[in-house]
Amino acid sequence: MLLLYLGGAPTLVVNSAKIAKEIMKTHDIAFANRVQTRAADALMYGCTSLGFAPHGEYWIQMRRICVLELLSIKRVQSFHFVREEEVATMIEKIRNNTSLDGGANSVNLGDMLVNTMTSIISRCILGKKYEGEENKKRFGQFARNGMELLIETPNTNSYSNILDTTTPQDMFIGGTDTTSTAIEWAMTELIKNPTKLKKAQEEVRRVEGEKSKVNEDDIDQMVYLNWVVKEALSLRAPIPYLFRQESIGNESTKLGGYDIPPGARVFINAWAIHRDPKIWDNPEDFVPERFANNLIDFTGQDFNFNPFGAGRRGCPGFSFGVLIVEYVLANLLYWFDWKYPSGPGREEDFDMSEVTSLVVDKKIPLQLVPVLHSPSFIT
Ligand code: HEM
Repeated sequence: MLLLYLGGAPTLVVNSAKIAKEIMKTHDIAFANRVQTRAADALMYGCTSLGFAPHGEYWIQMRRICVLELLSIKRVQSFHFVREEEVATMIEKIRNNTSLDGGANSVNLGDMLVNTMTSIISRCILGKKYEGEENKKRFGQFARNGMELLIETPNTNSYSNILDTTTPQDMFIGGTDTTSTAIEWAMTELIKNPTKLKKAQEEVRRVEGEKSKVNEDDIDQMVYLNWVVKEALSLRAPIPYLFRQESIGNESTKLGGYDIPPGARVFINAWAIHRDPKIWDNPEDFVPERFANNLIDFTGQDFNFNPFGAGRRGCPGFSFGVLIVEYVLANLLYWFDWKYPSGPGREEDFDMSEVTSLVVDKKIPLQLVPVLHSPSFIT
């Protein structure tokens, strides 16, 4: 734990799971505010959005409505036809790039995922589909730009473009970039680790047999795939820093035995916690099997694993997010084998550079060649 003064603002950087637990569980209410930057103020209409509103009655009501109307397990399940249709469209587009003799063009999986997530999230959250590649691209780009701007030093003019062209709504931003990035990183790690890729693929194909489509209800049986998703969200957490702010009052809060000044900004460094060698063996390696013998899930009860945060400010869309990520991955693994455009070993294929943003995207979009798995899979 490190207390810095950035300008006059006390800023706490937390690298420890124990202190993260104190913040998100023991003192959850005291740290239930978001850091209110001018960027968030400009992009989120005076921080009136769910993700940036200060903790209080307004935020409680808004969160209740979002959870009940959009993100409850029942609601998420009711959108299954949207996921099925949009993922089928994506698979069809990829399939059009393949031929049975293995000849194929490479596909920009990064862009395809952003487009697919844009369609799914906009249909579920906004109730409307944005037709046409240009519109989808514009919306996907909007989500990514929004994430980049949210962590920038403010210059209000730079937001005018984004605000002029469309209306921010953080449910859309929150759902689009996080899910597409999570899938892209998971695929990247699998391609880099062919034995893990094979294991995941064998499982999906065994569970599905020779069905004409991947059935969402079968995902529960894909245990290894679930570990893959956990490992990808741990090693490549789309939101690696959780931003909180302590309530501004007279009282300081004690963390780890230290007095934290009122109003301190808090950055919980999930990236560091997920790579802490005191918690995880070989933390830099992609090892889905590490989730085999523990009960860690996505609900934010284990503070060693924070991809969705925890407590009252934890991600309300986690079950929606996990379902989309698992379902899209299962489809990509079921229908195709994947290879690099010019065989293994090109330096840029292994480029793991990240974009500095609230959501850490892959800098060079994942470009792969799909090979249709088997003629018997053609419907
Ligand atoms: C893989 C997918 C996703 C990841 C990794 C993710 C991650 C996160 C994280 C780390 C937070 C901050 C939590 C905290 O401060 O404790 C968050 C907040 C949030 N997420 Fe997600 N998220 C994902 C998907 C979604 C989806 C699908 C939606 C909605 C459709 C969504 C909506 C939100 C909202 C509205 C907040 C702000 C909640 C608040 O401040 O009360 N997220 N997410």
